[in-house]
Amino acid sequence: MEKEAKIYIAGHRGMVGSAIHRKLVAEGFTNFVTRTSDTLDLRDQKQVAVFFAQEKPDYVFMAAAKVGGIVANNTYRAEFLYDNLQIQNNVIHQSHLNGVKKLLFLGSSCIYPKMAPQPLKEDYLLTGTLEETNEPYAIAKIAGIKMCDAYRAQYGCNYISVMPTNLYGYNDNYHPQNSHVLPALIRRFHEAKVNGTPSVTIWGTGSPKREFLFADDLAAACYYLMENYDEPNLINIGTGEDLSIKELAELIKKTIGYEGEINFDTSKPDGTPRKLMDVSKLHSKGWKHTIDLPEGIQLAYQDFLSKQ
Ligand SMILES: NC(=O)C1=CN([C@@H]2O[C@H](COP(=O)(O)OP(=O)(O)OC[C@H]3O[C@@H](n4cnc5c(N)ncnc54)[C@H](OP(=O)(O)O)[C@@H]3O)[C@@H](O)[C@H]2O)C=CC1
Ligand SMILES: C[C@H]1O[C@H](OP(=O)(O)OP(=O)(O)OC[C@H]2O[C@@H](n3cnc4c(=O)[nH]c(N)nc43)[C@H](O)[C@@H]2O)[C@@H](O)[C@@H](O)C1=O
Repeated sequence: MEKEAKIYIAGHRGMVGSAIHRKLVAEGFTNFVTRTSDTLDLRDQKQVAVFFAQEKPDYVFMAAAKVGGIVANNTYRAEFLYDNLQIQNNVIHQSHLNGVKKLLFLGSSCIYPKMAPQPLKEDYLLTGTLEETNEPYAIAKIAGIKMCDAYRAQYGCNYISVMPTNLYGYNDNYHPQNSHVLPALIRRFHEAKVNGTPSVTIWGTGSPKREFLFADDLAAACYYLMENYDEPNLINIGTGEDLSIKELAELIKKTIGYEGEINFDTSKPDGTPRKLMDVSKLHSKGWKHTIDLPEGIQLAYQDFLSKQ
């Protein structure tokens, strides 16, 4: 990307969008176009058409989406399907009509079959049944991958699809019910410490395994791939290392300095038993993460504290 190029970061206020913005500023880019959802609802075809015709961005990072943890995905099933299909259809199609040079689409590790072999290789896409709790979101994300590939095949568009593992970082969502596990547990252990609560309850059995990547590492990978990768299909972005939810809870408990007990609420869903990314393709392209989980949790906790 040319340093003076006009770059549209859709979802620039979110955790990933703000990390991509920080990375691009650090790399010397200055010409950004941004909109909040209040001023541009990306679900609205007409609004998106007017925006692209007026702004004519050169490059697009698609970090706008309806996002949430396992319970949010399972509760707001219609919104996760409708909002995400609308947002990506509008942004991808208008990027094509308005001559965007390159677009990066963000999918998710939940696009892989629930019982796929581990680690998850890119070619396991569409080889089995999806996890029920996030099927609507996963179906939308799979449609986004296929849309990028179809526009590449028919129109020659240079649109790439990246599949991040579970993310956390600055500007995360700490909603008690709708967030992902890592921010949810930072908040719950912190509040239990402050209030002197004797125990903290974790959803599910604690046995599912998850992989976590700090959002600034994800942003660095997205920038690297925008500069160095022009292929169809998908590419995983992760660390290639995972741990159980129980182990994650112990790590967050230690970081926060909480000394009570941990209980498990098995009435809540576990979701996919494991989704460890195979990151050999990413490594072969020349990118590897730099922030490990204990350091990342410290950084995220400091960010959480700074906003209390
Ligand atoms: N968080 C995670 O663990 C993972 C995230 N991803 C993907 O990364 C991307 C970014 O996620 P993340 O940063 O965590 O999510 P956030 O919820 O932090 O940010 C999402 C952004 O999307 C924007 N947005 C949502 N709906 C609309 C709309 N109708 N019109 C315009 N903008 C809208 C919001 O804008 P505003 O602030 O203006 O309202 C918000 O800034 C998504 O594609 C997500 O699927 C993939 C894997 C894991
Ligand atoms: C990124 C990814 O995020 C979602 O999938 P998920 O990986 O299952 O995400 P999660 O972070 O919500 O949960 C991970 C695990 O953790 C357990 N868990 C314990 N206690 C809490 C808790 O308090 N909150 C949450 N949310 N989970 C908890 C929870 O029961 C589960 O076993 C997708 O819907 C989809 O959106 C997607 O792509």
